[in-house]
Amino acid sequence: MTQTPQNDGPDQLVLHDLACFRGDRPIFLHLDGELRAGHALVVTGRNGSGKSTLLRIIAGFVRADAGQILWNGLDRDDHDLPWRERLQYLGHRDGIAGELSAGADLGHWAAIMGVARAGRADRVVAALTALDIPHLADLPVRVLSAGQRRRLALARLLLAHRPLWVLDEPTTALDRSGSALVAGLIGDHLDRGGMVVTATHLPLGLGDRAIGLDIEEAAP
Ligand SMILES: Nc1ncnc2c1ncn2[C@@H]1O[C@H](COP(=O)(O)OP(=O)(O)OP(=O)(O)O)[C@@H](O)[C@H]1O
Repeated sequence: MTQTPQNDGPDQLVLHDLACFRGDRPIFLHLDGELRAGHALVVTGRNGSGKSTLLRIIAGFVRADAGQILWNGLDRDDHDLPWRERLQYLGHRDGIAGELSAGADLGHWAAIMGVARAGRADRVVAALTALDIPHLADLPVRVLSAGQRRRLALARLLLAHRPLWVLDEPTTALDRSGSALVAGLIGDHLDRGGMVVTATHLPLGLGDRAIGLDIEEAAP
């Protein structure tokens, strides 16, 4: 199989008849959804309804017990690497290493994402600036506040273009301006033809580019 999730047409993500169990307990059953380039799938539901689990399934950290996730027709489970290379996941744990400076932390992520060494420093500065935290570049991340850490984690999204962003409660710990920044980043990403799957109850101001998915409709 030589095909990858990258194709010449617009991206399309399909969730088909997904089910997830924890132990013997079903979390959701018969869950369907569809997302096209330039749109965001906004997953809502009460605490414990399975939003994070769904996002982790899409990102590839958990396997669904039934059903399929297709990106341009290619099954998530059968094409893990090309999927991972084309998505960015931001979860509750920020994956930020304590002794590094904020700039070095981002540089490390840029290397992981395959940004050429020559361009890394500029990307890091641009990403920190976009999140309004350039002044934190030389501080060790262990001294950052919760909101500053969140901004630093979000800055990763801008290091390299990846068409699919999977964002679990991206505005957690952010103040009002930080939340507005996230909404702006998501809007810009969609403008570039990107896709976003996010669990958030915060209005993102995306208008008809936001597709709601109430996960409780798939409750057992
Ligand atoms: N590793 C696990 N083992 C067993 N149960 C789990 C595991 N991970 C999650 N669960 C359970 O699955 C259910 C869904 O959890 P999940 O974190 O996906 O919900 P959520 O909708 O994101 O919740 P919240 O709004 O509180 O963040 C919960 O009942 C949770 O306890």
